[in-house]
Amino acid sequence: MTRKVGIIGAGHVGADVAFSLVTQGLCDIIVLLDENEKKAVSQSLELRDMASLTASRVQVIANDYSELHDADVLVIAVGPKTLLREDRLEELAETRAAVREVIPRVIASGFGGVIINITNPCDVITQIIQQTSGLPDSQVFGTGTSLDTARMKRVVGEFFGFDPKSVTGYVMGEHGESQFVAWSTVTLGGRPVAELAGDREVDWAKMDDAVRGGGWEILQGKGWTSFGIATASARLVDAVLSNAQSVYPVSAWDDELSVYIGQPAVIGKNGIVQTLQPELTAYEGVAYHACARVITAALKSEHEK
Ligand SMILES: NC(=O)c1ccc[n+]([C@@H]2O[C@H](COP(=O)([O-])OP(=O)(O)OC[C@H]3O[C@@H](n4cnc5c(N)ncnc54)[C@H](O)[C@@H]3O)[C@@H](O)[C@H]2O)c1
Repeated sequence: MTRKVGIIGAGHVGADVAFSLVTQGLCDIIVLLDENEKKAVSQSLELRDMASLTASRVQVIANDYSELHDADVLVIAVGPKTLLREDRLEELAETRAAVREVIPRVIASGFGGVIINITNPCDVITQIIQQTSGLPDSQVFGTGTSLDTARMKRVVGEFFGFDPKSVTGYVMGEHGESQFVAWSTVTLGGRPVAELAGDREVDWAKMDDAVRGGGWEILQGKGWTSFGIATASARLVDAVLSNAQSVYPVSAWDDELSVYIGQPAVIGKNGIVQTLQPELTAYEGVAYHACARVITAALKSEHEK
């Protein structure tokens, strides 16, 4: 079976998602689209230059919406004119216009696969994409707090001197300023971090800030972030294509709060199989609800436009 992936937005993030898929041979065909025709063609050409060097062959097609009709997965990575903003919510005015322009074209192509949204503000834009597309909410999800969770694993791993892969747990809520590390879910080799810290003085709030501010720190130095989110997105694409039934922290629909929000969810070939709300402490529960309010307020402001 041919595995076909569409990517809209051939900027830093979209191109790096494509690069990650090609180097790992995770699909057979990529359709790369951008309103900047030249950019999409150049990025595709460069990816095609890798064909004799990679283990498996990936065909790359540039800027043809009709090619999306039989794509299994579509990644949304369109962006605003400037990325240098500390609060991702500031992108909303520009990025909602972009997705409202591209999603009807996607649906007109006959696309019926799974949409994975990266574009910020991720939770808000994912909801706008779902509403605009008319696809079931299980078929549309956002990368949500997957990058923040990877950052948390790096920060905790480096602090305790462990490989970040040995850290489990989740950052939850908004992929933005109100996100929080659900410390009650964080373990190292199966042991809760608080227990492992023992008598050691740990500034948990400082670690939380390092996770939340990680993206802004990178943005200030290089102007964009892409390696982490591209790698996380490639894992999610693969989870759909391989019907992995794996758990990832993504922006999924919360039926109770009526909002897309970062939470652990099982991913399979049709998108979200089920969400797995961990048992949060009272403090974390309050933080989760606060995130939902931030996302809802942003959506409300968008409806008022
Ligand atoms: N969710 C996350 O964890 C995460 C992480 C990093 C970046 N991002 C977000 O990803 C998005 C992309 O970032 P980037 O660094 O690649 O930006 P970028 O400026 O490098 O690329 C964005 C691309 O989108 C294209 N585009 C804009 N409007 C379009 C439209 N209507 N149709 C087709 N193409 C369009 C632009 O031409 C540009 O090539 C931003 O919203 C950014 O904040 C999210």
